[in-house]
Amino acid sequence: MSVSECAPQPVVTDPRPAPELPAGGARPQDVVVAPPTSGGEDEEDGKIKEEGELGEDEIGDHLSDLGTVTAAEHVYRSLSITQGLSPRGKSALCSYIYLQNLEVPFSKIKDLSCVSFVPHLITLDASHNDITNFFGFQPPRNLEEVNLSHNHMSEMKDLSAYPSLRRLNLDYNNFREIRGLQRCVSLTHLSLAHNRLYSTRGLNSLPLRDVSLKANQIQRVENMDCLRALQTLDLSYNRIQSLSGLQNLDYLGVINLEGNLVREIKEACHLHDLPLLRVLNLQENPVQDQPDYRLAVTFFLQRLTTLDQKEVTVEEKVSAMNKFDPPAEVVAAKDHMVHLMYHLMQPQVLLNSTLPGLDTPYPMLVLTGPQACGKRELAHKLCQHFADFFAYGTCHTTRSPYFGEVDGCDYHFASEEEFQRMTRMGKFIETIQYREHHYGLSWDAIEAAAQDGLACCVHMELEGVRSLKMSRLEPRYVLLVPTDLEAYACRLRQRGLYSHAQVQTAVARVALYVTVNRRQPGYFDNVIPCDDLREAYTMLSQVVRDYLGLDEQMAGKSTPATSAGDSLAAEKERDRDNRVFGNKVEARMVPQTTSTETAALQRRRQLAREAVAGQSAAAYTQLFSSSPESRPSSGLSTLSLARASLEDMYDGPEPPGGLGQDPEQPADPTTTPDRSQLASRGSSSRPGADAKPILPPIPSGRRTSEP
Ligand SMILES: Nc1ncnc2c1ncn2[C@@H]1O[C@H](COP(=O)(O)OP(=O)(O)OP(=O)(O)O)[C@@H](O)[C@H]1O
Repeated sequence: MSVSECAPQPVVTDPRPAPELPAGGARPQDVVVAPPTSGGEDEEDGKIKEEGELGEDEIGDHLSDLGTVTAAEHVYRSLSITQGLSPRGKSALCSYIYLQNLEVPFSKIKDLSCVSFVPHLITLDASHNDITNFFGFQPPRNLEEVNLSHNHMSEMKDLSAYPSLRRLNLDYNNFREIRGLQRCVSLTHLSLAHNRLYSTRGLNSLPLRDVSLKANQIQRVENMDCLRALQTLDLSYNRIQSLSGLQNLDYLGVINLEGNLVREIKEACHLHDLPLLRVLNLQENPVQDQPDYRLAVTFFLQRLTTLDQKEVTVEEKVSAMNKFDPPAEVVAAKDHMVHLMYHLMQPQVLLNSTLPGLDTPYPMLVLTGPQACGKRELAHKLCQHFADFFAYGTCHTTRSPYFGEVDGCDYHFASEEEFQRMTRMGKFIETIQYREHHYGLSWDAIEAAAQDGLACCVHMELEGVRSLKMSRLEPRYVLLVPTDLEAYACRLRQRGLYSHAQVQTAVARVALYVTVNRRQPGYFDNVIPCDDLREAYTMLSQVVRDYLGLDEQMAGKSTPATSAGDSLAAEKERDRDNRVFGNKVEARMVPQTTSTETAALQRRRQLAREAVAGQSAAAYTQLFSSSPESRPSSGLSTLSLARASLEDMYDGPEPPGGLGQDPEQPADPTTTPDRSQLASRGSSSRPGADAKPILPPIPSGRRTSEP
């Protein structure tokens, strides 16, 4: 006998409205029919009642115990039967027409036709039964929550008659397709875990917030784009390889993809733009074997708070950032660390560029600016015109020479292997990777100049400057910056060496220099616009003359000091200036050294003292004897031509006025002091010379080849 057959017919047609809640807002009482304490055999309807099954009597008795009159009249809203239900028990159930919550799990029910007689049902739990017929009952008009998990259903049918359905649990059935949900306009929670689904199709534009399709056979995410309200998605234990298809689910906060076949870290990019994604689980996916998997995912998905069920820590976020998109300072620090480490691993020798005096670091001039802004030409020209002071520091590069470039003059052109070998040998003081090539300034390049008693002049990109600033060297940095971007782009194009993209990159990098200059006043000692290279050189040579104090020297020669007091005051001023600079170097070195390093440094200093005792100052040491106005951090002396254009364009530093001599003229003997002058400056008029008997260790002789 079927359940519907044993149902009391009058109850089905009962026209009475659903009873209201008891007055005073009291909760309707729930009835829980507990399993009998001991099983027994009882004949019912010609059948033997199985152990643990509840029959009509038990339910009726229970309700009588609670004082109800008849089943049809009482106001109980919930009935929970957690034990097997006999056919009689089912028919008794049908008489509770006002039942709103029905729980009949583990009741061995094969079909749910009995539910047709409880038209006011709101929640139904018929899990763990033997149901094969999908929603085989007349639709209660307010049915909101249904749990039909752990049954034997295999085909979903049209549920348009259940517009109030909010939660549907169909786990552990045999469904192969998602169907019939199109009209479930209230469905927010759907679970179809542990079925045989092979596709995510069929969800269309439902207002779903929480979907579980765990443990199916899904291979790709399809047709989920329109689930705009989706917040939690469980696709674990499927066969998904790509995360494509999830990229538009703007409200998605939790995704479980454990136990799938995701192999590539780049798949995480599909989730990159999900603004609310906080929790992702990719455990048991091949992608976990990728190097730096966790850091890479953390980097791609920076909003994650939990990855693979582990909290993403702040440290991980910082490491991920430093690894995959390090801030410029971190890149520079790493570069410096690498070269310092390799350098220290080599036998230590006393370098000519080491500690020329206790107060004075080895002098260098660095021209920096975007690619092809003219800094290389200017550096060469400067070294030609100020040959008594500067030598061009030739860098290494792995790029091949352009037409007309000379190996050893423009660059040392090296193979990638050679460059790497030099790095491991501790040969470089800084390196950068610019586009696909490496560039590096070697200690040897600096030493070559220092050995000739000259200051080293190099050109480099901003990244090189950052790294160099971490070294013990304290160069002067001159920024050469194009102010007319159109003209700059045109110049780049005319060279015929760069692709369109490279030109654009170079032009875009101008802003980088400008920003650094604006945000970090004093980062560059001077700023010179380089739209016109002739003008730029005029300014640059004036800057250098200021550094060297050449104008002062000339003035001093032609008009003797007004009084001994004046010259003494000027001398003291320069001396103080010099010491401040020296202290800066010291201050920088001290906190970075360990006790072992300090001891080694002291030994080297002692060696330096012994090695250089009695030698005279090199001409270039005057790079640091300039007047206070041209000091780097104090003055930022840019010439007047620079002022208008840079200020207008970039809000740059304030340039002072005055231009130097014509740069096109060969070095003027009246402006370039001869060696005797310089030697006398070095020994007697050099700032601090009277206070410190120890002279810089660089040999005083400059290159023998006079121009
Ligand atoms: N050791 C170095 N460290 C940092 N930057 C460097 C170094 N050597 C060269 N550079 C810079 O790398 C950039 C690319 O140099 P490259 O010579 O290939 O380009 P370019 O088109 O000839 O430009 P430029 O005329 O400015 O040298 C230039 O801006 C150059 O100044």
